[in-house]
Amino acid sequence: MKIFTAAQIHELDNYTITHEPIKSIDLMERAAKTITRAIMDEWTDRTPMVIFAGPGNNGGDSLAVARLLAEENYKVSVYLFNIHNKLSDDCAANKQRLIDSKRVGHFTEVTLNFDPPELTEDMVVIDGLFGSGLNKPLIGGFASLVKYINQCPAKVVSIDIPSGLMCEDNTYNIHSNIIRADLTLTLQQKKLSMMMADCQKYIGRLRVLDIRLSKEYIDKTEANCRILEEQDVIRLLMPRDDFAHKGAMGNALIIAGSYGMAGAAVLATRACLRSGVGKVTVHTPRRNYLVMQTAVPEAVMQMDHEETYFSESVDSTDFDALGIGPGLGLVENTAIALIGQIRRTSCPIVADADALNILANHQAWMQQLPSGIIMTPHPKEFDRMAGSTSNNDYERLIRAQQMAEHIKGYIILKGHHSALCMPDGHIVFNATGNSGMATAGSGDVLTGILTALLARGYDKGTACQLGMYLHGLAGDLAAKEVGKESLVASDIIQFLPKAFLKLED
Ligand SMILES: NC(=O)C1=CN([C@@H]2O[C@H](COP(=O)(O)OP(=O)(O)OC[C@H]3O[C@@H](n4cnc5c(N)ncnc54)[C@H](OP(=O)(O)O)[C@@H]3O)[C@@H](O)[C@H]2O)[C@H](O)CC1
Ligand SMILES: [K+]
Repeated sequence: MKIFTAAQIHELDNYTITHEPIKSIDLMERAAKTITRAIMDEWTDRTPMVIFAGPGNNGGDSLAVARLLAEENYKVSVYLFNIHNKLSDDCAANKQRLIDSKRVGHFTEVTLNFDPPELTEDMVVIDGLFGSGLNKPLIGGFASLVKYINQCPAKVVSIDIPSGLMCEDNTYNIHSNIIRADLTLTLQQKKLSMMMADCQKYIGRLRVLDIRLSKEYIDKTEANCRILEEQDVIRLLMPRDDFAHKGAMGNALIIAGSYGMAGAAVLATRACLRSGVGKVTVHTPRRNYLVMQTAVPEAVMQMDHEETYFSESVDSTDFDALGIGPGLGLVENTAIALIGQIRRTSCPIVADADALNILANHQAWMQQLPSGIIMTPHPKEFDRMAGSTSNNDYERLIRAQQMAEHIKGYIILKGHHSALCMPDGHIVFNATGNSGMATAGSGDVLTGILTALLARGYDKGTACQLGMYLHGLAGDLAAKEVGKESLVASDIIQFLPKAFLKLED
């Protein structure tokens, strides 16, 4: 699913009107019918509905919804805010239709003072104040109204987007003046702010409603951001050759683990083995020998000269991909070995965890990374790499996008919806995964998966998309079995076969 900007959404709206063709008031009616059905799916006509409508088309949508609900015998009260005596054409038309229908129990047009109605637990508030046309933070009377709605015990449904929330950048927004919805019914496509973890508190549960906007426009219009869906991922899968032998299925090298962190190496290596690769070699400090040999008998052991840490770069010419970083530790010898390793490696590299922390500690090295490197930071690791803390998730995402362009690499910013920032500036959000995966070792598993896919011969962009999707999917399948609370990183590995099977089916 493409994510369009507010400006593109506006264009899509106009394109649909001229090319379908459909009158804009009829398009609004179509949207309103879809929204009304979604509301009726959730609440019966015994639930009183209180509608707050703004002066634009978001308000127009909500006035039409009010009329349609009233026609379905819902008890409806409507407050239309027209403080500048200026309604959009379709909002004005829907105001008239609502009055003419005579079905709505209570209708107030607020032009000056507003005495708010009591909002009780049994009611549903429909927030149609502002949608994608919001162009500045809410202040004054609208801010007071938002605060009033936010503190009321009624359930809140936002049409298209919670009023006060911007579609993209909320850095300079006033966060107390944004509706906190229980349910958001967004039209046609998710907006970028809906992908940000720190905006989830405004959005509540999210449903995307298809209002049949122009497919032609959607298909032909380039979007900078998109959400990875199952059908995209299925298209990316390479079939396995029936005559495959291990030599042709990729040779992966994992450099991971320090004394006390052998587990990270175990997880990355086991995940790598479970992701279709022919052969995995793990390079790890001597003292990990027994642990590794016992935990992952399928892997080839390559022992470092040192007992407890990675000390010297190794020849990687025979390998098809390198995964480096999980549990590596931060001692200075390891840092020097890491940079040597990155320099002498010509196959694709996945750098994670301590590899990223080391790079963050040596900012000059950040400028010398080979193009095409894949880095998989969580937000804190990314902030360290970027050299400063981001104020919010949007700002962090834009920095990651800029960094990926600058270093010509791939950055998977891990989180609620992991975001893959590509060297060409595009961003791909992952839709799989769950909060149970916020657990130690989960990242090591992703490193293993990515290394395997790269060794198998997937190009970097494909490996990143497929890898993050599979990782999240395995986590979702595991959560169904063991629950989010009890999920551990090994469960993700255990469910990787089922994740592959689900995509292959
Ligand atoms: N393409 C679709 O998906 C469809 C969307 N529909 C609905 O339309 C809205 C977008 O409608 P639009 O009229 O463009 O915008 P809004 O209703 O969100 O708001 C515009 C009015 O709000 C004023 N405004 C903006 N910011 C503020 C603010 N901070 N404080 C007060 N007033 C504000 C703005 O006034 P200006 O003077 O600044 O222009 C406008 O009066 C979308 O969200 C959907 O709900 C269609 O119905 C179907 C297709
Ligand atoms: K809204």
